[in-house]
Amino acid sequence: MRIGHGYDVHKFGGEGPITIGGVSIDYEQGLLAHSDGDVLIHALCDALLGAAALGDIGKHFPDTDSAYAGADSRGLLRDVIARLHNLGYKLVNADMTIVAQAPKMAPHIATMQQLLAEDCAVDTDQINVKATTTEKLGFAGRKEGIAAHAVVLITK
Ligand SMILES: Nc1ccn([C@@H]2O[C@H](COP(=O)(O)O)[C@@H](O)[C@H]2O)c(=O)n1
Ligand SMILES: C[C@@]1(CO)OP(=O)(O)OP(=O)(O)OC[C@H]1O
Repeated sequence: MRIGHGYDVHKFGGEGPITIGGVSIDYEQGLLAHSDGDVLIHALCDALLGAAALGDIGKHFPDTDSAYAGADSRGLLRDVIARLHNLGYKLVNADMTIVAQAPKMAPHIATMQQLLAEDCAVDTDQINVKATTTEKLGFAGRKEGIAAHAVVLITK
């Protein structure tokens, strides 16, 4: 059994909606990024790659490569899962936290879990997504951006 941790941040800017965990959520601003800015999936990819000692998301999908401009992060996640499967690893479980003062994530959590389970080729009870504000403290609290944390276990 191996553990992995991922953390990512994207800054608000431009026009909404935002995409988090594969779900499009109406918001007054978008998230600035080379890809679709799905901060939750990026943290999950980093946790999976870390668990398998495969580096990080930027190593595999560089933000200098136009192939990933506007990329659907679900495609990146499926690619990461395929790399792990090729090494004989499978996901045991993933636990994630979205740090955002706004928008409200709760109505979208179940859909995120379904989509992420589908992309990771696991059951929905192997995927948990949570959300928290920071009680208006820090960059997330000032609604300057969104952060996400992910922890995974993988096994052969
Ligand atoms: N962007 C967010 C942040 C939080 N939630 C939900 O609200 C609950 C309370 O958040 P606190 O930061 O006050 O602890 C939290 O447990 C989440 O369920 C949310 O939906 N969207
Ligand atoms: C996802 C990638 C794709 O080019 O770009 P960004 O959308 O900027 O996201 P980041 O979290 O900085 O990760 C780096 C890249 O892999």
